[in-house]
Amino acid sequence: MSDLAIIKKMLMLFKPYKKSMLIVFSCLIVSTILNLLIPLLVKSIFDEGLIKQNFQTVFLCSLIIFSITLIDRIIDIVKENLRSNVKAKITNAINMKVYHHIHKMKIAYFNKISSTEITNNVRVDIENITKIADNSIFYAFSQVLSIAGGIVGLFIINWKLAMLVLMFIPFKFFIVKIFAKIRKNYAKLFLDQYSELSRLYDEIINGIREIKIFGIFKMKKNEFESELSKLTNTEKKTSVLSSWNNASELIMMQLITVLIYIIGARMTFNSELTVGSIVAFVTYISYVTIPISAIINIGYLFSGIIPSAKRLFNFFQLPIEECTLNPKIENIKNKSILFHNVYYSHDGRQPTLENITFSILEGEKVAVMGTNGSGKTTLLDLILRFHKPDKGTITLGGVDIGDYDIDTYRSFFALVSQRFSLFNKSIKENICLHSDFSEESINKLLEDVQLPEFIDYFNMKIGTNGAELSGGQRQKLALARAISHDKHIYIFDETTSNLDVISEINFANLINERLGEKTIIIVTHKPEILKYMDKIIVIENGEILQVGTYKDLMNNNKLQMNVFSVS
Ligand SMILES: Nc1ncnc2c1ncn2[C@@H]1O[C@H](COP(=O)(O)OP(=O)(O)OP(=O)(O)O)[C@@H](O)[C@H]1O
Repeated sequence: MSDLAIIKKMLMLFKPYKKSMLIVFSCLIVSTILNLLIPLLVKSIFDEGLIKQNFQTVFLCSLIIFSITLIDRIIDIVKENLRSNVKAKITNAINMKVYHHIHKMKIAYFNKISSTEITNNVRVDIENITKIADNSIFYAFSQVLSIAGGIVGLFIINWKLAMLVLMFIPFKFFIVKIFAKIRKNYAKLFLDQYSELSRLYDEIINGIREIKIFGIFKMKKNEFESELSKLTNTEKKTSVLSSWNNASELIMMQLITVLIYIIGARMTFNSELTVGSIVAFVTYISYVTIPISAIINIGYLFSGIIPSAKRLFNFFQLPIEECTLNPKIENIKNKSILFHNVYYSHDGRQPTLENITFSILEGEKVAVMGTNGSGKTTLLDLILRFHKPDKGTITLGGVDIGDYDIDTYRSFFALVSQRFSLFNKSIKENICLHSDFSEESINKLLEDVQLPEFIDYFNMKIGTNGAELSGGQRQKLALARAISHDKHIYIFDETTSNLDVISEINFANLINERLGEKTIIIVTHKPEILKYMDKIIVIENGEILQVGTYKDLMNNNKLQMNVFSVS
């Protein structure tokens, strides 16, 4: 996307707030017009009042200047109120767009990038993009009138001096152009370095136990320090660059003022100019040069915003899940699942799953087993439409699963994944998930999953991702959540790894009792659970090795060696 296209896209963010923007600009224009009168009044104070000793003129002009200032400030408050309102609305709108996009994005993206990295990148980008609703940008655009008025004022007073002032524009333009180019590179560098630091932060926080136990604090500290110093160095360079930009502007303006005083003095001595004219001229200079600087500086300002905008707009382009809306197949009766010659590859090169064909009938209890990395979770992710087959078909009730509206399709399932999440809410809220369950049913459920210790405390908050619970308690809570919801198909991916043997047997009984009629797909190697299964699918290196009952598998010596020995 070109810089111009990005700027256009950013300006489109203002579209819903056209009316407010119009009022903001009107306020700025009125304020500019009022302020244009001040130098003329100052000129009168000097030439008509002070020099001619006319007190009435001094008093009247001073009063008008004060009134203008008063009105100007009131207009400014009204304008600021509206402008900050527009900025807040744009910020909210972008945040909500990010939220919706995250909800729709493909799960593969979240496997590649840490949550801290996503959060920080998005936060920085939104903060930068919304700078386009900052006062400085509005001010610059509204100052065209001030420039025009100022230039007219300068030419009325003296055209030769006016020409001298206007010579500053091309110099300023070229200097800013150079600085803006450098700034854009720094901004890009900053975003990359900030992203890397966020990733490292995430890694350090999540790996704090390993860092402590394996004594790698010093190495990690060095890694962190090195990334941090790269970032602070870029920040330092950016801020020095801004100082250079400001300094060049101030020096140029001061140079013009000094030249005006020197040349103006000569002209005054030759009676070509009055003292009041010089004072008014110097005031008009700021009316012209400050806004021109502000407009030219927009290029500098945008050079810091564009890299963020580019990254955020690219983020919005990241692929989303396909969500076919086909209401006709909402209430399909038979919910059997059929895989037919399914192929899938995570990286597009090496196949993760090959030639997968099997069926899971409605109400069947099916276990999926196989060595680590054989493709069990990928298979479940294909069923849940977190991935799409590269080849072959997966049907539910005879309909290709891709033909269902995605939300309707997923509403058929309950899931406890290998890396399940709990919310920092109460035990009750984690189970109900916005559904309304009676206290009695929650108590019974907690008893059933052997969490009786929480019966009187189900309003207790459990910390981020259940940090205040033990590993087994977390798993039991995730299981309780899944089985308490009335769904057609229940998927459990290695969800008993933290359970003790008694809890494991209890889980096997529980799914039989509570989910007797339901379809269950469970990844496990536990014989206590496998015994209860109608069918066991064994996967090896992405291919189906065998489909059979527990008995069949027990009679297969090769399987005994390869699969059961790993459990
Ligand atoms: N997001 C991913 N990107 C690239 N490759 C992946 C991704 N997820 C899994 N894989 C690869 O796909 C293969 C199958 O992984 P999968 O998680 O499905 O195996 P699994 O049988 O569930 O393993 P485990 O028993 O260890 O949980 C592995 O070789 C793994 O490295």
